[in-house]
Amino acid sequence: MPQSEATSKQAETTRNNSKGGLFDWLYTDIAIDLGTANTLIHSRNHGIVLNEPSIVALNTENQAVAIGHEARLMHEKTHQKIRTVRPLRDGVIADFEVAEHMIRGMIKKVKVRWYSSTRKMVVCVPSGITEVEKRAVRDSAEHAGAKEVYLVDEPMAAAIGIGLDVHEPVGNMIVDIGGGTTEIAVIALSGIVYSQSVRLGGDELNEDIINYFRRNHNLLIGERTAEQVKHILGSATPLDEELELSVKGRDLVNGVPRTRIVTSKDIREAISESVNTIVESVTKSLEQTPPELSADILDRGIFLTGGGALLKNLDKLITETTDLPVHIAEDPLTAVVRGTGKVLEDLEYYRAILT
Ligand SMILES: Nc1ncnc2c1ncn2[C@@H]1O[C@H](COP(=O)(O)OP(=O)(O)OP(=O)(O)O)[C@@H](O)[C@H]1O
Repeated sequence: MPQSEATSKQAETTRNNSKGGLFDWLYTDIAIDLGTANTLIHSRNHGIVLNEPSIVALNTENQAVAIGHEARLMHEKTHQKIRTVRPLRDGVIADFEVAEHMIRGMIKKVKVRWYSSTRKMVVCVPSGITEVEKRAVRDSAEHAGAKEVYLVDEPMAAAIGIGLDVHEPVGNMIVDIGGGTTEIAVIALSGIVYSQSVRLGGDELNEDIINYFRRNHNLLIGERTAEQVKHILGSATPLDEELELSVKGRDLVNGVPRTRIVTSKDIREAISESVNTIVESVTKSLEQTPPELSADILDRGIFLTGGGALLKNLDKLITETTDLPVHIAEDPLTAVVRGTGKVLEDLEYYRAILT
């Protein structure tokens, strides 16, 4: 057998060994996209097994009474004995204790057998976070029961998730727009050549919408309503057919419930400053990209992932501004966890990209 073939066979064996073992049934190996807005879990050999909002409802003794979807239903509707908390802010853990409750609770939901324990956990983190913030993620994962914790940069996970070969000597630009952060990265040869993490994402657009109603309609609306308005009316450039929606909230003058009609044009104006900041960050990143990689990006275009990629016409606005083709990933909300899951399934193959 030629030596190169023998080496590749050996590599394949190592990879297969890292994929499974005799006592695997005792363990649940998982990959987590611990996001500001949503947490997703991929379980080894089972794919995505959980996709829930990153929210926890706590009682007065700080015990978790609901996690994820159930807690989201309670959000902004609680009484004195229950409070809802979003433990992540701007892509990083802001409330360590609650984050731990959340991770534990979510792992419990996806456990196949009551006696199985978590062995390996791959967690993705924003590329711009500090060592202290990374430590917090690692500690939370360990306290939640993981024996081995591996971290992956979010844009790298997104690139793997959408099927790009991150090992090849070709530049790819990923723009991952989440709830709390926008991650822009140029990836080549298993590494991040350039990255920028802007602490601005979909949550900021919701804030813009809440402020718009307060200022222009004297109407107080909640986070969930703002999110709904963004999904239905939000856009980055004019729509072929502009839309309108009646929105319910509380009148700030006399305190009674009221309905107001708003259009997609109103909402576009309300979120334009934040949307432009995201687009400016993309152009700034292009300016910082080494020329040979710029040439690759010109050929291949920019890849958009994360829930923010679903904002209507955002791809169009980025194309108009940069003159580059822009591709929205298939199912952008799951791209990061799909990539993190691929890393978990083949840790040897992806060892070079672990942070
Ligand atoms: N159709 C849509 N239009 C506009 N925004 C959307 C749409 N669907 C989801 N979003 C936004 O996507 C964001 C959530 O995306 P995602 O789940 O990728 O973020 P995350 O991973 O939780 O956040 P981060 O990466 O910042 O930690 C939310 O702000 C949500 O409002």
